[in-house]
Amino acid sequence: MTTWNAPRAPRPLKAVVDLPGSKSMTNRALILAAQAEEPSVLRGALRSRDTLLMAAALRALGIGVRDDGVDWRVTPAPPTAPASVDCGLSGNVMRFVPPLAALARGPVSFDGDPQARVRPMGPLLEALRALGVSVEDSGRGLLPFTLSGTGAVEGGRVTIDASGSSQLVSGLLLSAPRYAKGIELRHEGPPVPSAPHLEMTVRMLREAGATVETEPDVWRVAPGPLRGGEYVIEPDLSNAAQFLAAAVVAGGSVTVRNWPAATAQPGDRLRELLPRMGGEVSYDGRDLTVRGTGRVHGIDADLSDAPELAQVLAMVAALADGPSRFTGIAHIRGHETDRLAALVTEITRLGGDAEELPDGLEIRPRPLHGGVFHTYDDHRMVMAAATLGLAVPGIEVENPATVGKTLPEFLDLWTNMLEQ
Ligand SMILES: O=C(O)C1=C[C@@H](OP(=O)(O)O)[C@@H](O)[C@H](O)C1
Ligand SMILES: C=C(OP(=O)(O)O)C(=O)O
Repeated sequence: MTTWNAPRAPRPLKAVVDLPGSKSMTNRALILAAQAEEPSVLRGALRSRDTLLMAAALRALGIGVRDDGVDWRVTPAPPTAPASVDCGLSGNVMRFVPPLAALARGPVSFDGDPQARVRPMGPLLEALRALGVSVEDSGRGLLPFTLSGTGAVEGGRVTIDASGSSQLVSGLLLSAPRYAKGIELRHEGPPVPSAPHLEMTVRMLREAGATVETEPDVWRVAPGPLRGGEYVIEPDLSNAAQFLAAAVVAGGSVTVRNWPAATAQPGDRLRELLPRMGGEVSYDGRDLTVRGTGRVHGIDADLSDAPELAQVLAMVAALADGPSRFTGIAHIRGHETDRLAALVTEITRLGGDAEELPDGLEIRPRPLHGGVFHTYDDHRMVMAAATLGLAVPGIEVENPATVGKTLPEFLDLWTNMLEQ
């Protein structure tokens, strides 16, 4: 087993960090560009396992995606079959590609990592069936499955329960402009998580020329052409979490460069959450800085809008001067791993006190000791472990390379942050 000894913060930090592009924006740009009337260029695209898998999926469907060393260039084409798609462990790939592949004539098969085979897919497969696409699966609504399209999708009205993942909605909306009737998608069930990611989907569709109307739990996308052109990808603000949290935990300051002034990325909530935990946030219109003293406060926070932040914030909370509760995140049991169980197990293993709630986590800080921190093939468990390791000596992070799902440069960026 490969492990990485998470470094302690040697002194208060004073670092400036440049982060690679957003996974969620890169993958949406790829899907939209694939269906456009003319070629597109993606500036600042993220190169990581999840976006490389998305690019490979599009190529498998006959769409051109080329990395020219600086930008990614997409040559759109109607998707072709037969094809097979490796989803890896990417929620984006498994939920965004099937609605596009349904437009091909012939079979397209989907599979992924063993852990991907338990991530919720059922409502999306049911929706595709309701829209006239033939889907063969085990009957359990999970990977692996095979779609067989006729070269066109009728589209129309469909109702799903998207409480398991906002991506079930985003995936259907992103290809709906190419369906004969577009889509009128309705959600029925417990709330859909990750509202900012839905907003990102709607905004990017509109920017590509689609007509989208929304009302609570209803999305209408009209059929029509999509524009190609230039996509400028913002830095990944979910991946900013551990760097900005580092200033809170270790004291000093960390600046993330090129923070967008207005964004649909859920990581923007760090600006409100970190001050409640002891940080001080300033924004000069371009760069975002968090300053801290090393003294951390516990909080109660509903993270349903920003579930990707849960793991790093849980580590900050484990170092706080009082308890924390994070709620609204029952569905992260179906992320890369059961994240609530993983967090409780790892915090407990290191001498801490954490408990699962029906929809989240309660953390009661206690002195922690070193040990192996298991990461469950989950990139955000690596980032969380590194955050904890700033303050707790002897944290050995299992399989650090798994961070390559969204941030292959993580270990270098982290070391560099500590050495500045
Ligand atoms: O649309 C997206 O790009 C994402 C939506 C969210 O999924 P969930 O709604 O399943 O949390 C988020 O957690 C995931 O990392 C990316
Ligand atoms: C949940 C995540 O990813 P995805 O659903 O895109 O695999 C994540 O990046 O935290």
